[in-house]
Amino acid sequence: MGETETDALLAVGLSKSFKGFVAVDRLNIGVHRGECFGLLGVNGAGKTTTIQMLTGAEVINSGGSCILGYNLGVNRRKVATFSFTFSRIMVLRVSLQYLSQVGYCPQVDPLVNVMTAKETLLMYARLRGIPESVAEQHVDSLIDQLGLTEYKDKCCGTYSGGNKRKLSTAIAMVGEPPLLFLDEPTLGVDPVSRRKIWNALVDCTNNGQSIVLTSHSMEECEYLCHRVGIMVNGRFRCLGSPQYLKDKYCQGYTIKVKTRMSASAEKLEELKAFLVQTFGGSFLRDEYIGRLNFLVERRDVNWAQLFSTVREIKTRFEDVVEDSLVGETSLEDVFLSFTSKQVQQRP
Ligand SMILES: Nc1ncnc2c1ncn2[C@@H]1O[C@H](COP(=O)(O)OP(=O)(O)OP(=O)(O)O)[C@@H](O)[C@H]1O
Repeated sequence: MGETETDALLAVGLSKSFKGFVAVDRLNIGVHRGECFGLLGVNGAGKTTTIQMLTGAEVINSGGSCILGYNLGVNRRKVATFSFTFSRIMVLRVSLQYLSQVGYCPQVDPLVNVMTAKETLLMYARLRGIPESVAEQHVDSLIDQLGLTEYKDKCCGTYSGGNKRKLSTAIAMVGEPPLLFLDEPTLGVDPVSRRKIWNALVDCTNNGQSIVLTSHSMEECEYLCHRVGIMVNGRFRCLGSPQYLKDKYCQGYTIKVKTRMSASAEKLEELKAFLVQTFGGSFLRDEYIGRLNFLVERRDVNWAQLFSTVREIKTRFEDVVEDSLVGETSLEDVFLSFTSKQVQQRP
């Protein structure tokens, strides 16, 4: 959990229901200063609702949180103190109370289509009280860091989805706030630009800023997050560093087999039985069109044994196996093993 004095964020028993449907269920989170904390979970697990409660964009039903010394408690009104309705689709609520302290990149881009990136960021710099003498230099540096130089003087209504996400992330970073909430900041961003954003976010945490991030990219979480919590039906099912979770919940290896379309059902069953028997403690984790995904949950198996088995299945089951791959278990394996427990609760 955490300490109010040392943590940027401490939330206890945070809960939210929508017409009897429990979206977030007694969640406890502590985020240290300089830490990037990842909120993971399948669609509908409750990540955005959690962030919305923490930013004050959504009312908390029970529980409470202390964010940089500010208290958000039960049934508190939305802390939004003014709102913009510049475009038809976007209503951006910003809390004056947190304006200079918290950066927020919501899931829907909070952009005004007729403003350029530079105008947008300068507007936020002014709202956050950055002196005019340094605002322009600060904004230019963010534009450069996030790879928006080419587009900085173009209206953001003309941007691609990925560039809009970059600008939304840059908005959250204006003024180097001590705490950033980023709801899927790299959704739709290309791999090269994504790395630019990651580097900018690593700079933030090195600078002592804390980040609460949601993402569906396990690679992103492994790269950025010091700790992650996997949410299922509004609750954390596990919480720890990516390495800790891999060691604790998914130790071992994966064998991925691509099968031939012509493979008979009988031969497929034979192959599955062969792998399970070869590595006692292995099981078929999932199977989908032409793909078998085995988990070998054993510490005593070494790479040589794995490669030799993979070679053997290629010759022994030539008419079944098209290709195969061995690897270490990943954060994705941990994620899949927990999120398979997500159930639809809605009546
Ligand atoms: N305003 C609302 N009214 C009714 N139900 C809502 C509302 N906001 C969220 N929900 C429901 O709460 C649950 C959690 O939604 P939330 O958006 O927090 O999930 P998420 O984990 O962020 O999903 P995603 O990965 O798709 O962004 C969902 O079942 C959603 O339908």
